Amino acid sequence: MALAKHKDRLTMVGVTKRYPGCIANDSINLAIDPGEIHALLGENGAGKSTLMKILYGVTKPDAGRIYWNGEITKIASPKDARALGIGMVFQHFSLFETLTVKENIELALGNQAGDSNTLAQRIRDISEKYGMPLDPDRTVATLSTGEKQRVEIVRCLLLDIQLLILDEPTSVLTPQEVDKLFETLRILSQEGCSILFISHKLHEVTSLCDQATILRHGRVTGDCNPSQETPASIARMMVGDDTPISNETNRAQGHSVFLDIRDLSIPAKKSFDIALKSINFHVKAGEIVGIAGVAGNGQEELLKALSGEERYKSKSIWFGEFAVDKRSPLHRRRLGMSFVPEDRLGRGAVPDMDLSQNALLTSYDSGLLNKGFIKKSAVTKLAQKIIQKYKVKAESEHATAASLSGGNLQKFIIGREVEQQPALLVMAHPTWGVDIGAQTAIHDTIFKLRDKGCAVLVVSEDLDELYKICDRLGAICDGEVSPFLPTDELPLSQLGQWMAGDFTLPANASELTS
Ligand SMILES: Nc1ncnc2c1ncn2[C@@H]1O[C@H](COP(=O)(O)OP(=O)(O)OP(=O)(O)O)[C@@H](O)[C@H]1O
Repeated sequence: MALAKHKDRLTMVGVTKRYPGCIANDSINLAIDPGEIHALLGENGAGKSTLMKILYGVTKPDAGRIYWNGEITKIASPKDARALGIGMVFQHFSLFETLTVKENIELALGNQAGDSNTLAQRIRDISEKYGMPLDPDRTVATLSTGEKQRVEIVRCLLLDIQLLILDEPTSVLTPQEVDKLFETLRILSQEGCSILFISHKLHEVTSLCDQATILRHGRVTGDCNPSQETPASIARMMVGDDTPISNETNRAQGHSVFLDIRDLSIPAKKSFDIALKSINFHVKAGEIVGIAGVAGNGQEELLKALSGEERYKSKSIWFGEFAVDKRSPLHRRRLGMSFVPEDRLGRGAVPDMDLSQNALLTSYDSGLLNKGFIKKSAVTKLAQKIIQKYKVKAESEHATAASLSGGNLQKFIIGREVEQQPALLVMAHPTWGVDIGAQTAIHDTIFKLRDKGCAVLVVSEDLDELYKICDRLGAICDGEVSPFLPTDELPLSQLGQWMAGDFTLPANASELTS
């Protein structure tokens, strides 16, 4: 093992964590100076989250030492970590939607939140100081995704923070929100706070970070100064030479309409829901259509209506010649729909079930049952096939969904849905948290499916991805959907206007919209 270079803020030496069947962290050395913005990079399952959880006291290492400000330290719990000045913003926010910003922060920090009477004012002061204003009395459910993330960050900043860990912080933000976040991170860094940043978006790493450590198969395989690298050169360090990291984008026109949404209007059920207003669009067999939008503008309601999670009496959702508004998810699947929801742990997969059982959940109708009895060997075969074909890093089909890294679970869910050879594939945020090599593989899979005649609808906030894979693009804002244009005819500025609710069309658009 190479000797660990000590740095003033944090030095981790020989940190090791084993899980049954895998070494998630294998003698890892990592060092950070005060004010350093340090990226932790690596393909899915490389061990990034495990290392961060060790540092934040969520996971106990099997071996290794941690030096904090020069002193050897044990971090047994998040409370210990916070007391040292370590804060962490997780990929999935842990906020109670019906409570206010202040109540959430108080709950999370307990007596570390300090005097309750002055907390609201301190939240206002801190959030304004760092350029991300927050109203402490607002209910979390009324906040945008970017604002929810601010709550998590402000919660960390209320403590005397010296290291902020961010696990894929930008995957749920709009480009404007990303810029704002980076401004805040730069201010923090100038004040001496170190930042540890996990991201699969390599252009962000090259523009923001001073240093990067690259993990592969649980080990440190390299480090670099990202500002002197390109996204492609960093990607190569991450995935090695044998994995393709980009694919040819080829556009298609589609044949006959498969998914047809005709004047879909759904009133808001609860006070924080978004009403869908007179939505019209279609997806043809053999094309990929994308819907861009800032989270919380009706995407969830639209996806629930499409998947059958919510059902209605109207006749607005057509699969071919069938109106399916009141049909169950099973009925819709029988008509050829597959579905990849945004929330992979919960909606996409059951955390405590193993991968075979999770494969069975949506595929049981495709030959996995015999007179109501489960054909166990067929289920095992399917799960093994998905693991192999989609390069899911899992010990076996017996691993629970919760034990997979985020990106690997996403690959598994996509594989499960694609293997059903759907006529219509509806996907929310298909490559959220997926590394660059796996993104390329998933995009190829989607292109192949489209070229075989599948109608694909992608609802996402990731504009880079939408521009890369979609044949036509539109946007959703406040429950209304814009017109759609061929992707190559739609400037980003126009899409940005649509995302903000201004649905005007370019002058030459009339011949482009069908
Ligand atoms: N609780 C657990 N039980 C069993 N195995 C686990 C557990 N947590 C993580 N692992 C395994 O450890 C390895 C590293 O996972 P980790 O989540 O640290 O990867 P990652 O680099 O953060 O990946 P991603 O980019 O997909 O989030 C993976 O093979 C994962 O399956």
